[in-house]
Amino acid sequence: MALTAVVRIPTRALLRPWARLRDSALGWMEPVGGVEVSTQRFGSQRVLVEPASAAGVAVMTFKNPPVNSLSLELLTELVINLEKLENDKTFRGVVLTSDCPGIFSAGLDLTEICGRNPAHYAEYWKAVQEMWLRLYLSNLMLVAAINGACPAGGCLMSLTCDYRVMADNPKYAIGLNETLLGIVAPFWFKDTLVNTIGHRASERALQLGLLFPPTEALQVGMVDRLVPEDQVQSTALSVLAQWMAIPDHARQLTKNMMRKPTADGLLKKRDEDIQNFVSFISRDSIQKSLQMYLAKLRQKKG
Ligand SMILES: CCCCC/C=C\CCCC/C=C/C(=O)SCCNC(=O)CCNC(=O)[C@H](O)C(C)(C)COP(=O)(O)OP(=O)(O)OC[C@H]1O[C@@H](n2cnc3c(N)ncnc32)[C@H](O)[C@@H]1OP(=O)(O)O
Repeated sequence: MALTAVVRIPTRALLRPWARLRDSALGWMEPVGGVEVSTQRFGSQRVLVEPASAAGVAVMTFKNPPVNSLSLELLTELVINLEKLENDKTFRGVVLTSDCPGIFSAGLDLTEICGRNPAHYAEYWKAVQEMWLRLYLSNLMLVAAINGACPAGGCLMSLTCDYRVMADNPKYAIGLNETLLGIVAPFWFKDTLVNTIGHRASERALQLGLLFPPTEALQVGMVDRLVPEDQVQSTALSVLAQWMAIPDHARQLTKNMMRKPTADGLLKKRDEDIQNFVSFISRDSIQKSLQMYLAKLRQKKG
């Protein structure tokens, strides 16, 4: 269903983005002459994009049941939808969240890295790299609304955001738990974590494959705020409203200055990183570990 509508926001607010927050706080919503803002919902099978009620903000919801594992399809759709948002200059901020109850994302889809051939591993890893690069270097303000479990690749995805709001439910945990699966978080996963929580905490978390419950995640700095589960998205939106008060060009240049050196680490050796991944993941011992881990996950129910 096309929900096309056009809201006009005054050009002065676009030229002075921080004015929008003030104006809307004053109750300004009158459609007046200016630039058109599309309020059309778009997206794809696994990624829904809906404009939020605040101008310039969208909510991107992942819906790849049962656990939002990052399949090749989900990764591809994510990148395409992010690009659409970036090309539509009316959007300045995005909340990333999940449609799967109790799960933000289970991380990389284990069926993509287990029992496949080297060409598939290479294609998949390229898509994982692309997801990270696009999110990490996005000019948009990204806020993760973590409404459930957030292990490994799910945690990485949230760490690419500028701010993380997590549901304060001790059943949920977040972290880079790769070592528990007998695999290794690559250097750019590690760098993203170090940039967020520091070297010592990262070293401990990565070696032990720690999955932090919300209170500990907040203490270590892996998430920025805990709220009751039913307030995760609304809080993420209000955080975005605060960030929107900063002029875009200054914030974007600052973000780029902070993140580009880390991203360059991968950009300089993408092909080498793919080769490393393919040869590591193709090892018999690694495949056995992954098969055992998958079997345990599947047995849990039985
Ligand atoms: C030195 C050089 C190094 C170079 C690089 C080399 C290495 C590569 C590094 C790769 C980095 C990897 C990153 C990752 O993200 S690996 C994935 C890690 N993810 C996890 O460990 C999470 C596993 N899942 C869970 O813990 C739980 O499923 C849950 C997310 C907490 C949800 O729990 P619950 O609601 O109880 O659901 P179920 O466990 O019953 O799961 C439902 C079905 O979903 C399947 N499932 C779960 N997770 C995944 C997954 N990640 N991929 C694929 N499928 C998954 C699960 O098997 C169930 O399936 P079933 O219905 O068929 O039984």
